[in-house]
Amino acid sequence: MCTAATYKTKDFYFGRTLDYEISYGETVTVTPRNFKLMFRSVATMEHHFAFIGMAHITENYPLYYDAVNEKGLCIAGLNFVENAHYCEKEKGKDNIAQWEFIPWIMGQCTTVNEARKLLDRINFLAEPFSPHFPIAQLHWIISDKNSSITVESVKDGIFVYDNPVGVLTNNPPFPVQIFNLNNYMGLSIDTPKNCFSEHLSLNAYSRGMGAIGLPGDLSSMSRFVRVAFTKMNSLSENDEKSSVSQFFHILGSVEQQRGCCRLANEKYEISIYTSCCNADKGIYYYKTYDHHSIVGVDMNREELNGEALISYKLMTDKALEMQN
Ligand SMILES: C[C@H](CCC(=O)NCCS(=O)(=O)O)[C@H]1CC[C@H]2[C@@H]3[C@H](O)C[C@@H]4C[C@H](O)CC[C@]4(C)[C@H]3C[C@H](O)[C@]12C
Repeated sequence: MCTAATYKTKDFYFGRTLDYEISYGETVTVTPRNFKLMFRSVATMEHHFAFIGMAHITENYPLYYDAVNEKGLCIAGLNFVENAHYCEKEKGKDNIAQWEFIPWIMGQCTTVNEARKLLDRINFLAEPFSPHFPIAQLHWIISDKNSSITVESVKDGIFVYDNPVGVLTNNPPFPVQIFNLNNYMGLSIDTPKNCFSEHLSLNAYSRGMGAIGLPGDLSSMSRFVRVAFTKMNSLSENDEKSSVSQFFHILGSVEQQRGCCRLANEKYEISIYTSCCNADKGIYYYKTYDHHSIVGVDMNREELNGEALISYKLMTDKALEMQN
């Protein structure tokens, strides 16, 4: 399971949890402006916007999971298993493989609206990067500081949905997730009043009772509701440290602890990493499962006119800070 969310204070923030049972060996990766971005069926981008994100690098190609570019446009790919559908090559379309999609958007779009225009002529190709990799079945959230969209390529075609919540999880398709929020409109951050019956004297005996009914499990639909409620009601100071701290608390509401989601072969799904990008400043912050302090990589401290990928291995040590 995975969850992505946006958050706005003085700056715009975007991030995700990467929940899975194995790691592909991802690194925080900066693709500078002059790195040759090759595509299988469309022309190479010799020069493009720089971007930073999480990627698995193989054969000197960045296979991105999520990213933000120097214009503040953000994107994340999340599992959409058994619903995602990719196609054969089609004439007159931009034929883009699923693993090319993030560089394709990051390299040339400055806003969600520009991404929408490219999406009008895209065809997602069912082509693996190489025989060593499966074709990931994903859907995507694309966001800038003003809006978000969700992109789903399914059997019936490509659907681009407005995403007014700024949240994405996994199955089912996005319209169902959004509709499901109707079921929770009675939830509140305030102490509830007795609407049950005027003939009963009911007592708000605990704080937090306004949100009783907020689903607490790890399923994708439940995480969607929980992170939406947390994000929509989130409050923090405007400064960087407060905003980033609050952002990690938002995604903390849907974090996966080892042991709670068992898969086949005694494997467990966990939140391998959680990220938070300051999209205005090009800073990629992250935590890993055992490394709880926040680590940042600032794209603007790198040579963005370079030609080679820059990558930072994730910090994973189990650090404890002693006070005495
Ligand atoms: C597994 C990741 C998604 C996590 C997620 O959504 N979990 C939910 C599980 S579930 O649905 O609820 O069961 C996805 C997100 C991005 C994916 C990676 C990126 O797409 C980049 C390449 C693409 C290649 O085709 C496969 C390897 C890969 C390196 C992908 C591996 C894996 O599929 C990743 C890491």
